[in-house]
Order: sequence, then C-alpha cells, then structure tokens
Amino acid sequence: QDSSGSGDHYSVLVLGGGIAGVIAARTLHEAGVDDYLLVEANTELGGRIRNWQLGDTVVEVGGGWIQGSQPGDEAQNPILTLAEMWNVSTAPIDYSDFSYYDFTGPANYSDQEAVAGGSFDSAMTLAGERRSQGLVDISARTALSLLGSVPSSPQAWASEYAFWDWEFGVPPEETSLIASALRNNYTFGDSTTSTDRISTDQRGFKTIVQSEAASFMTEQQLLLNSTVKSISYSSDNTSVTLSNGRVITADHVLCTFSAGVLQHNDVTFEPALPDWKREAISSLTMSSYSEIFMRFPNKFWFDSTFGLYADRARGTYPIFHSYDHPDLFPDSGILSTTVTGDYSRWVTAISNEEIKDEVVAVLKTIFPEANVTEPEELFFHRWDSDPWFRGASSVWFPAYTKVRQQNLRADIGGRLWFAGEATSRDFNGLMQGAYFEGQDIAQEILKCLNVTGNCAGLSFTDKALATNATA
Ligand SMILES: Cc1cc2nc3c(=O)[nH]c(=O)nc-3n(C[C@H](O)[C@H](O)[C@H](O)COP(=O)(O)OP(=O)(O)OC[C@H]3O[C@@H](n4cnc5c(N)ncnc54)[C@H](O)[C@@H]3O)c2cc1C
Repeated sequence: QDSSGSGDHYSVLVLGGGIAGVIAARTLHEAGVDDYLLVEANTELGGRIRNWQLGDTVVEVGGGWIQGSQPGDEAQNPILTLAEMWNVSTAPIDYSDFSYYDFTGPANYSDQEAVAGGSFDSAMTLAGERRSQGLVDISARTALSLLGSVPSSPQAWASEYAFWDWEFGVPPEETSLIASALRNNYTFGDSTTSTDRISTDQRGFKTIVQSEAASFMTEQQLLLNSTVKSISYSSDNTSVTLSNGRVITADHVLCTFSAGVLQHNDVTFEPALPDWKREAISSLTMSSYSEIFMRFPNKFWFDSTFGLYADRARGTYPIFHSYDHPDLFPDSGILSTTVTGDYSRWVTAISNEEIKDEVVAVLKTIFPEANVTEPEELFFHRWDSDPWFRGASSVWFPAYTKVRQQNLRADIGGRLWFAGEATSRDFNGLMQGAYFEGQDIAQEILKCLNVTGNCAGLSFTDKALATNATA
C-alpha cells in the first residue's frame, strides 16, 4: 500500500497494537480477510504489556499477571494458552504468602486480613443476589457497609486495600459492585484450583503478542510509529487521519484505544460520537496504578512473597512484592511497591528521587533493625500521563447498567467498531478481556464484510438512562 501520504484504502483498519488489535487482526486473517492494516503509535506491538530491565533482570511494568489461569477441566485463560504456545515462562503467585507491618514495624494482623477476605467474598455473593433481582448497582463501599464491614484502623484499612484497591486500582467507593463481581466471578469461577501466574520471561511478556503477530501478519499489514489524530465515519465509509497528515480510508474501522484515550479526546471523531456512546465511555474510570520497582545492592527484607504495610494514611505504599525470591529472580535485589488511586497520582507527579526518599523512610520504619540502603535504580511507568494509555485499566463507576455496557461495545452505523479490555463485560480491565473482545468484534465485522452470517451490528440503546437493569 502507498505510505507516501497520498491516501489508500483497506477493508478494515485496526487501530491499536495491543492484545485486542492483534487478536482482531488474527481473526480477520483466519477468515481469509488479509486486506487490513493495523496502525500503532508505538514502535512495537504489545500496548499495555511492557517490560523494563533493572540490572540484569527484566520485569513487567504493565500487564504481566495471568489472572485466573483456570487449569484442569475449566476453559483455560487464552493468555495462558498464548504463553504456553510461545514458551513464555511464568511462575505461580502465592497470595497467602504475606508478611505484615504497620507504622511501628513488624505487626501480625493476619486475622484482620482474613476478615477482609470474608467481607470481599460476601460482597461478591451480594452482587449476585442483587443482579438476579434486577436491583440498581451500588458501590463496593455501600455493599461492605450493608454487610457490616466498617474498617476503622490502619491495619483494617490495609487488609481491605489488599482485596479491593490492589485488584481494581480504585477504592471501594469508586468500584461498581456489579461489574467487580462479574469480573471476579468469571475470572475465578467456582474453582478452588485456579491460580494466578506471573511472567518471568526475560524476553518480556509482550512476546505473547509479538510472536503471535509475527505468525500471521506481514510487514505490509502493520504500520508502527503512527499516531491516529482523527476518525471520520458515515454510513458509507470511514477514514482515519494520522498525525503526519496521511489519510487512510476503509470499509470498517476498529478502534481498540483505551477508555482513557477516548475520554481525553486525544483522538477526534467526525461527527462527534453520539451521546449514548459518550455516556458509556464516561461511566468508566481509568485506574491509576503504579508498581514502583527498585533494585537494592542487598536484600534486607522479608522472605515471603509479599509484605502488607499499614500506614496511618490509607494507601501509602501498602503492598511490597519481593522479586528477590526463589520463585522469581533470586539475588536480583529487586523489591516493588504498589500504590493506586490518589497516591498513585501523587507519585506520578513527583520525581523519582522524591519517591526514593519516601519509600526508604517507610522501609526504615518497617525494618528498624535492618541496614536499609538507597535503591540503586527505581523505575515505574507513568501510565496516567502516557498519551497512548491515560491510566492503567478501566473500572466501572458504581453506575453499571447492562445498557451502558452494551453501548460501550456497540458499533456506530455498522462501520465504526470498538474493542479492548474496557468493552468486555466479563473480564473488563484484564488481558483476557482484550483478547476475547478483539476476537468477538472482528467476528461481527466479518459478518458485515459478507464473509460470515448477517450484518446486524451490535445493539445500542439511545436512551441509556431509561433503565437501571444490571442483568
Ligand atoms: C500497571 C498495569 C498492570 C496490569 N496488570 C494486569 C494483570 O496483572 N493482569 C491482566 O490481565 N491485566 C493487567 N493489566 C491490564 C492489561 O494490560 C490490559 O487490559 C490489556 O493489555 C489491554 O489491551 P488492549 O488491547 O485492550 O489495549 P492497549 O494495550 O492499551 O492497546 C491499545 C493500543 O493503542 C495504541 N494507541 C493509543 N492511542 C493511539 C493513537 N492515537 N494512535 C495509534 N495508536 C494508539 C496504544 O499505544 C496501544 O498499543 C495491567 C495494566 C497495567 C497498566
């Protein structure tokens, strides 16, 4: 195809080279549609799957945990299938392997963590009951309160944090009960055998996306380093304008940009997106989620996998993860700490040197006997300020309805389509959500290319506010 800037035409333009975009392209290819072009702003495929090297060790700074691997008889998580296909090494994660600390140093409050876990399970059950009765969505905080769970000490807050904020990236006040239960229940099912796994592959977990793409995509079907500025659509045609002025037309455009990118108006639509679509996009938030990696000259911390820290201020460096662990990277000297929500926005705004000072002060508090040194390296990806992502992953506000969810993934006029982790009802925020949506929406496009079935498009409801139904 012509890349000189004079314009060209494809059957399908796939916008974005994360999991959703690559799996959509594969789905088109498998149906014999090779007249597509995948456009990606970055210089490589992978999207929110990214790695960084500290010392000699490659760590995952974005999606890298396979949540709900579903071994045994259950349908396996397709992300695990991809990892196995491309010999990407992973290790199990043991969530029961915690050490406990508070602002006085080591402190054992595992009983409080067990209580928080019980409250989480009860909230998931309550969500199922409310959904089957068609009741309106409520926040996870409201649900916890209804269940009598009212944490009122730093140790109880940290315990609650481990089940909610660490998983969803936002506090229970901002988490939809219904949507979080859908995600939790579909990810983990009834399984007691399902485990999470973490990538340990030194090529980076992005290998699952890049190797998969290399197995079917040609150089002519991929346009890297190219930013989409605007998308025009009508019932007859679509066209996309890149930041270098190149205009590409297509029968169909599939947009897989994050909800954060769509919310920030980084890409303009001509005409503007209809109100029902804008309301759906605005009913999600992009979580602020920062895992801060540090490499120390020597290991001075716990031998367990995780450390939970209860500061007086909820959410202040609450989770520590030891990568210098026999299952991960022994002798690497790597320890991470995860912050979310407002504290993540704070660390995104300050310098790495300031973060170092804060974290070292906390580490000195929790290891009063140890020789706590400065980290030799500190890195985290500032997802919130990255214009290609604008946050970590999508979370529904406590205003989830079936109609808003359907409107989020509905096409516009049978020409402009949307897919990605955010459009997934059952796995929103997760890599498998992006995978299934890329596959499913590409199949809808195939119907409209007259390759398979009838072109009906995906239904939407113009008056989204008319119904509260969550089922
Ligand atoms: C810190 C962090 C931790 C996470 N942890 C996990 C985890 O443990 N388990 C899990 O399952 N998931 C996790 N996730 C979520 C997971 O990474 C995502 O759900 C998934 O990778 C999203 O894939 P996607 O294809 O929907 O979107 P993306 O990967 O965002 O793909 C969209 C692509 O569009 C490109 N793009 C954006 N704007 C433009 C433009 N204007 N022009 C051209 N291209 C553009 C982007 O560069 C990107 O490559 C995590 C995410 C983060 C950030």
